[in-house]
Amino acid sequence: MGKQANLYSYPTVDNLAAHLRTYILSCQKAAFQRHDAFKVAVSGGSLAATLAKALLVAGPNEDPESGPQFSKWEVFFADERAVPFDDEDSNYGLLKKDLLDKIPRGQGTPTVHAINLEHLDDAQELADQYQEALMSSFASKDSVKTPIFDLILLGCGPDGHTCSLFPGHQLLRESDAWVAPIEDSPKPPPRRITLTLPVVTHAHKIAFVVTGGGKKEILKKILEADDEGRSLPCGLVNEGGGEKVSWFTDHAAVEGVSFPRRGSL
Ligand SMILES: O=C(O)[C@H](O)[C@@H](O)[C@H](O)[C@H](O)COP(=O)(O)O
Repeated sequence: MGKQANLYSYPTVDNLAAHLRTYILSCQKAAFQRHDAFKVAVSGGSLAATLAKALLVAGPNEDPESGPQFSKWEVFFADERAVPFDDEDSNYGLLKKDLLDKIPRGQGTPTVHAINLEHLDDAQELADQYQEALMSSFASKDSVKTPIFDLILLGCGPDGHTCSLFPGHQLLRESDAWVAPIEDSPKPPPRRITLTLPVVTHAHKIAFVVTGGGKKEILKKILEADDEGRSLPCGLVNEGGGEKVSWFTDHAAVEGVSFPRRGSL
């Protein structure tokens, strides 16, 4: 068996957020050793609120110099819905409201790559343009074969989807495009764009952030890796990303799950 993902579980979401902060800051440090930027991709859903808890509050003994250097952050969306930014389904809108608008002045402003609203009715064009944005960001110094994000932060749906990669969907077999359109998402809204599986698994680090008892059945399948769990999108990320993958959960989400590599940060 190849190297496995790591599982970190905490009693509360606040506790999880404090440890997620430490993890993100260590990813930031590693990124700055590679280049003068921190290239991150984020999903939608409950992640934005947990990220805000993690990033807006410094740890009690934290050196201010080692906190988030937002002016060097380049934020992309791991998936996005084809809706205007003020629509409640917009992942950009959600991140802006929960996190970006709350970053204190003086802590810098991240460069955020949102979708081009001129093409909301054409998912292929949206995806192509988003891929162009990735190409301009990653082309100069990094490998252009597949962009290598410093960190990808993901959620896990109750059906085992991640990004907008859904169980059994043909997009799971996409191996050329970096960003793909989807017109038939089983979770509304149907028209979206998503990073493809190879881009996700190529990242230096991949973190799932999953909370709440509603996720424990699907996490059991994914983390105990039964046949079904291994074929789910989150299971495929675990398999492709191996030890680069870390799961940050609260205790409720992993109640009754047996997993060999439980650790603490
Ligand atoms: O657009 C989406 O559907 C999200 O980006 C998706 O991938 C999300 O991360 C999961 O559905 C988990 O969402 P929750 O954390 O809200 O359950």
